[in-house]
Amino acid sequence: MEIRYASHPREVKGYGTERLRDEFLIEQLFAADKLVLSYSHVDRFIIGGAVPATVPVKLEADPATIGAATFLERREIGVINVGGRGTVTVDGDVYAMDSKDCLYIGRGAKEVIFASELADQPAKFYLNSAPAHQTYPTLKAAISEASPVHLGSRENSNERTIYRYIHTGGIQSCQLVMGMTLLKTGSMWNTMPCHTHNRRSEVYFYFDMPDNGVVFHLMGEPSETRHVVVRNEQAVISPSWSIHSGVGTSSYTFIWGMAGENQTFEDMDAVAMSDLK
Ligand SMILES: O=C(O)C(=O)C[C@H](O)C(=O)CO
Ligand SMILES: [Zn+2]
Repeated sequence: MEIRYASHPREVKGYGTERLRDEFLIEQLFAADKLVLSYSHVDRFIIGGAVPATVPVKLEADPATIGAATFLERREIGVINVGGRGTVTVDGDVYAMDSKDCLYIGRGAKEVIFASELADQPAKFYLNSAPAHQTYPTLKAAISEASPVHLGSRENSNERTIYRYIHTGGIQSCQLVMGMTLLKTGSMWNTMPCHTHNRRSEVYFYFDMPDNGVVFHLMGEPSETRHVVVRNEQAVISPSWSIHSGVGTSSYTFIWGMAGENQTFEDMDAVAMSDLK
C-alpha cells in the first residue's frame, strides 16, 4: 500500500508541480482484478479502488501497515460503485450495487468481497476508509432512493446536485462523511465560493469525465492557492487547511469523503472572494 504523509501549509507554498502531484494526487485507483490502496497520514484516510473484472477482489491490507489483523478490525469504510453492476459481500450478506450506489461497512466486518455482474462491464468500487471507535450497522444507500440537494446556478456555471450518503442525517458512522456531487451539463465549477474546514480533511475523486477532459483542482490556503490538473478517475487529498474547488473542461461528477473532528457538513469556513489569491 502506498503511503502519503501530511504536509505543513508553509512548506507546500514552496512546492512545484511535480511535488504537489506526488503529495496530493492519486493518479491510479483502478486496475483489473486488483485492490489498489493509498494510506494517507491526513486523518489516516485510506483511499482506494477495487475492480473485480474476471475474479472477485477481497478487501485486505498489510497488517503491519494498519496495525490490525483484518482491514476493518479498527476501521469503517464507504464504498461507491462508479462502474457496471456488481455486488459487495460482507461476512456472507450480499449487497447488489448499481452504478452510484453507496455501501457503508461498519467496524468489525471480517470478510468483504467485491464482484461484478459482467466481466466486460466490471463494477468499479471507489473506497474511503477512516479509523473507527465503535460499530455502526452496515447499510446501503441506493442512488434511486437518495434525496438530492440542488445548488448553484447557470449564471455561475456551477449548477450541481449533491447526494449525501454517509452523514448525520443519513447512514451513521464514527467519522466518515461521504457523498457525491453531479454537475449539470454546461456547468464546470464545483465548490466556488470555496471553503476550508480545519476540523476535517477531505478527499475528492473526479469521474464521469471524457478521456481528454481535465479538472483544474484548486488547493492551498485561500491567500496562496495552487492548482493540480486532475484527469478521469483520479483522487486528490485536501488537508484541513486547504480549499478544495475546481473547474473542468466540461461537466463531471465527483465523490467527496471527509473525516476528522466532527461530521457537520455545514461546518465550513467560507472564504470571501476578496480574500482569494
Ligand atoms: O459541490 C460542492 O459544493 C460540494 O460537493 C462540497 C463538498 O461536498 C465539500 O467540500 C464539503 O465540505
Ligand atoms: Zn469541504
